[in-house]
Amino acid sequence: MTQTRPAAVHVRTPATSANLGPGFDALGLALALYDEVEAEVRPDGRTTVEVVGEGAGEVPLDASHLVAAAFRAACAAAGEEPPGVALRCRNAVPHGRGLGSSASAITAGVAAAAGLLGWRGADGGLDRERVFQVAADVEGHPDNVAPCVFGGFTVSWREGERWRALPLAPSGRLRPIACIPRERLSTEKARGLLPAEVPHADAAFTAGRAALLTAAVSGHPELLLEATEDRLHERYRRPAMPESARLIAELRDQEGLPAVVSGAGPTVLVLGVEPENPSDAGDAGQISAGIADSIRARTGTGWHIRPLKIDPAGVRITSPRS
Ligand SMILES: Nc1ncnc2c1ncn2[C@@H]1O[C@H](COP(=O)(O)OP(=O)(O)O)[C@@H](O)[C@H]1O
Ligand SMILES: N[C@@H](CCOP(=O)(O)O)C(=O)O
Repeated sequence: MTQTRPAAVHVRTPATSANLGPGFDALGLALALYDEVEAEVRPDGRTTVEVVGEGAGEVPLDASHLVAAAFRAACAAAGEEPPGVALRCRNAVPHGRGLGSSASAITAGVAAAAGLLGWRGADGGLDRERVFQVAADVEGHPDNVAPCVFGGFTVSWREGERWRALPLAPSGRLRPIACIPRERLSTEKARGLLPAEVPHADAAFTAGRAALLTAAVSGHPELLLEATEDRLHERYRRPAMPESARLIAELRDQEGLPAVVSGAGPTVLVLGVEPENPSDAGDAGQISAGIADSIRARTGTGWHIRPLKIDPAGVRITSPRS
């Protein structure tokens, strides 16, 4: 039976916070802050791009636009000539802040192509595994793309020629808070600050903390302060984000909060934790609001302090009118 391909799709991709301290290039969390792309086949074969929200007036509007480039990469991976496409982007994920905007854009482009080309998984829905492979190839590291595609908390790695991802259920008590400064830092520049080699003792320390972190995020959030200690990347990136480094040190040392560099920075991610019995410390939901207020008192108005839910489902694809 031949399947007709849709002429248009609507894609929604979440922001992501990678590393979470010691899980460099491996751990990531999907956050309920979304970019949206409507992709419609153009019979004239041209590619057009419209952008509102984050990046409007800054990102290119031609075929070099990251969503358009990822769309073409997906078509090429499928051995198909890319159709002309109109891409209408509505962005909420801030650029160059360490909240995975590039992974969000890349995943959106690949998922849009997947929708228009009819990539279906075993359950009849979007073939997420295939989207993940192509998107991670384009991004070059899997730790943002994995939660962006699968949602929740993910461990990701490379095995031979393939990218792998293991989605794990995060503790229901986790309340992430993104502390977003005005300044930007490109991931490329932040990766350039990392040394080629690190002392064995630092590698061993960080491996232990990363292992602890998977347990802490999954079900032992009371261990998060120790579990988020890192010696592989944050210290080398401090000179490029002194204010973020200062805020992290204050939150960790003075308030005992698990604060980390989100992705390559300069956003600071705080992993707030609801008490096991919320009635012990006020109503559920009050904790992150209280932490956010105390962070605002430290940062002043130059920062945007945003409590965010964890996105449980990853990239979502629908028909444009649903
Ligand atoms: N939605 C988007 N549309 C087009 N380009 C984007 C989009 N999101 C990110 N980009 C590109 O990626 C860059 C940011 O990527 P990166 O340096 O990896 O930072 P991060 O992923 O932490 O936000 C932007 O400056 C822009 O060039
Ligand atoms: N592991 C990467 C994560 C980059 O995340 P981003 O949100 O800054 O793109 C790194 O630390 O370089």
